[in-house]
Amino acid sequence: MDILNLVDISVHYDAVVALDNVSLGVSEGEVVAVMGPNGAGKSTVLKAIMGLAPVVGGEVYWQQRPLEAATHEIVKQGISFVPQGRRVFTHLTVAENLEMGCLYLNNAAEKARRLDSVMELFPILHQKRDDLASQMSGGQQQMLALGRGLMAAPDVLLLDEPTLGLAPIVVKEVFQKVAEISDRLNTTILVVEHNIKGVLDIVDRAYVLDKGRVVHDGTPQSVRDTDILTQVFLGS
Ligand SMILES: Nc1ncnc2c1ncn2[C@@H]1O[C@H](COP(=O)(O)OP(=O)(O)OP(=O)(O)O)[C@@H](O)[C@H]1O
Repeated sequence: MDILNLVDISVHYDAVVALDNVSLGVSEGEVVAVMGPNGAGKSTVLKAIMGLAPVVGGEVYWQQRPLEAATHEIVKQGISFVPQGRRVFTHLTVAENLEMGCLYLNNAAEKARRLDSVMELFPILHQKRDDLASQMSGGQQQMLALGRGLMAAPDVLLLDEPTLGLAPIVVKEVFQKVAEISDRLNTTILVVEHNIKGVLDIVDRAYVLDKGRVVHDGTPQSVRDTDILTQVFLGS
């Protein structure tokens, strides 16, 4: 059963129709990709879930109930968002950045437990826990952004372009880490990615968006077997 659903979601930025009646669903434990060319509406899907986009129609359902809370409440309810561009706090240490992921939590013991478990998953964050985030490489900052997202102990992790701007070897490490999060924590993951080959290797299912509409939904093999990506990327 789906734990997160978008039903006929439309998002308009003034005259720009970013999403046009988009429906998609994610089941518990699944890793699902959202792919498509620039401007297709991929990031807007994640923003619509988080209450960060001007939704003009449709409904987002979380665990079968309409999700109409403010963004910080959505995080508390179990959906965590790792935005494009990492957005780490460069003037804070690694540990301080991680703590920003569960600022709302008033339980020091639980905070410490989460910090330990994230650092176990990301040894580099443990190693650099007292370093400023500004001293980290792009790949390490991406690991920090993922770790910060996990500090909310989410049921669902929304990832916006986690490999953007990273060197090929680091891209591989990020995909491996995303797969590891799914395997070890059983976190449900919805990931927007431009790296088609890499992401298709780690997901259970993929949606292809074009001009604000879903044009394909299926297994990675179903995407590879059609020419849908050629069509949308070449605009044919
Ligand atoms: N804040 C905004 N104001 C106005 N238009 C916006 C805004 N955010 C997105 N758009 C427009 O909405 C459409 C969808 O944008 P979105 O960022 O969701 O696409 P995307 O598929 O994630 O693209 P990219 O791969 O370039 O990140 C685009 O036409 C974009 O220009």
